[in-house]
Amino acid sequence: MTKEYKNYINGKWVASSSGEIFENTNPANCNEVLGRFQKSNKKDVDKAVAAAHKAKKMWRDTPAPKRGEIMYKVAELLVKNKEALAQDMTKEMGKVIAETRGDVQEAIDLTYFAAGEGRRLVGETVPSELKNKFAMSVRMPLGVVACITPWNFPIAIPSWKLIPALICGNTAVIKPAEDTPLTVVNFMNIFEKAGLPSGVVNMVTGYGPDAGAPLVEHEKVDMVSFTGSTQTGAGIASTCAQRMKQYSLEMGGKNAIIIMDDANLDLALEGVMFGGFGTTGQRCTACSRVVIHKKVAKKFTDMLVERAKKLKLGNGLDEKVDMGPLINDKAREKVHRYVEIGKKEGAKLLTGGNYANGKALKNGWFYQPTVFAGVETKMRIAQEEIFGPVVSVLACNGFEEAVDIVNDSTYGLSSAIYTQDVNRAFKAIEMLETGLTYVNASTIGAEIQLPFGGTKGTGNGHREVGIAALETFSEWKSVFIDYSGKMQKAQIDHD
Ligand SMILES: NC(=O)C1=CN([C@@H]2O[C@H](COP(=O)(O)OP(=O)(O)OC[C@H]3O[C@@H](n4cnc5c(N)ncnc54)[C@H](OP(=O)(O)O)[C@@H]3O)[C@@H](O)[C@H]2O)C=CC1
Ligand SMILES: O=C(O)CCC(=O)C(=O)O
Repeated sequence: MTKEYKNYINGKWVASSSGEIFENTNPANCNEVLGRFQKSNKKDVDKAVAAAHKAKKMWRDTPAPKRGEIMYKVAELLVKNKEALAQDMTKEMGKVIAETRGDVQEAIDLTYFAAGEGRRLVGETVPSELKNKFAMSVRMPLGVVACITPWNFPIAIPSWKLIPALICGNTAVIKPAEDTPLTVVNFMNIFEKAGLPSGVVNMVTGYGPDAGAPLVEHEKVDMVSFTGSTQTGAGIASTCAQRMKQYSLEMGGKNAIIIMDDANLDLALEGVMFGGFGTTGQRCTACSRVVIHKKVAKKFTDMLVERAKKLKLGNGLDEKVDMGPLINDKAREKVHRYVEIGKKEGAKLLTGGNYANGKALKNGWFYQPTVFAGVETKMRIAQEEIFGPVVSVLACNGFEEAVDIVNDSTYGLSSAIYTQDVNRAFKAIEMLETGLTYVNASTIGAEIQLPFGGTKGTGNGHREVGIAALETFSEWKSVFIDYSGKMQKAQIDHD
């Protein structure tokens, strides 16, 4: 009998009032059911938000270093359970075990990093313009934070939201993606074992419109932190704007690697393979465009096609597998639709371009690693996010043109340049309109001690992780303390 998992509300595991469940299957073998989860609705959301609201004062009054101590325990439990968490994640999400270990490691790194902020949460002290008066700023929590998360980083992204939010003194309700609830259930178990007080973190599983939308709309939710598609993010932005809630959005990308004619092509090839086919191309930072100097375009494209053909597809639990399946059938259909669009637009399909149906793959959502050449910047495959293992090669005449091609996008998440010319590398850092830029490294693989997020249609200006996350999950209070014992008037007594 497949195990049933409950919602986590006010420190208790409870069934949804809908009485309905949904199943979670392994994308490498869709006959394998991993668990049965609560199909939550507005009533469950109301209970979860009520619990978070009730815990707000207690948690805000808990000294931040103490909040940090609990987060250190969370980090230790993540370390202790790393392998089990990674195995469950590969089963429910499909990416290869080395990458799911990396996903857990990112949560560990972030949790240690943010736990330390419990002893800092640095504000400013500045001189007052008046005598015997003290002026400073302090960070205040926002209140109840709603976290809506995607399936591609099932624990890293929830940790990026929950841990900084909690360190800042907020309480939270998370609605994980319907494709990866098990990993977030596992995360809740860790919070419980770490001794986080009841109500500080709550989880409702279920579908976006049934559970996500009422959470975003809830009047007692003060801030929404969302990662996912641009379409869903735009809807959340408009709901929050109408209700005067704060919100942070991390959405899509159409990331590119520039390869100049002086680049180390072997190194660049590793970068494109990792960025284009790592996580089966399902990272918002995935490299889906290669913008390459025409002098080396043919040579590099041949190298890329040869390597792409050699990738071993399969169940990500097998350490020898290079690339797992796509997340679900809809995702595979979407990727294939884009391949057909690319062909119709006149791009040259060099390898892949179809479902991967070998014997060991027939029950999973596998897609062949795909490379297009002759791609032009106006083509839809060069503009729209495919979120699959499809790399488009665009040839250019030089550096300036390469930068223009990369910037010709409504998104602005990640970019990279391979070159031996340090001056050109610095110029690229300046000119590329993305939140992240890599030099002689791929578009993926961000580190949590620096801000993560994008420009243009990728986000709304907020950043996750690093110290920047504190800006997202707190607000400033400016404090003036007058110890002169007399009435002093700022501005007026200035002279
Ligand atoms: N910039 C970044 O940092 C990142 C961006 N992404 C982007 O995420 C996308 C892939 O993730 P995907 O999960 O498909 O994105 P979706 O936008 O479909 O889903 C994201 C989350 O939103 C929920 N949701 C769906 N509809 C609503 C709604 N009406 N109200 C509230 N919540 C809702 C989903 O629930 P349900 O699962 O039930 O649909 C899920 O939990 C890609 O476009 C990718 O680029 C991914 C990772 C990082
Ligand atoms: O590649 C990275 O560094 C992080 C990627 C990420 O968060 C994502 O793609 O969703």
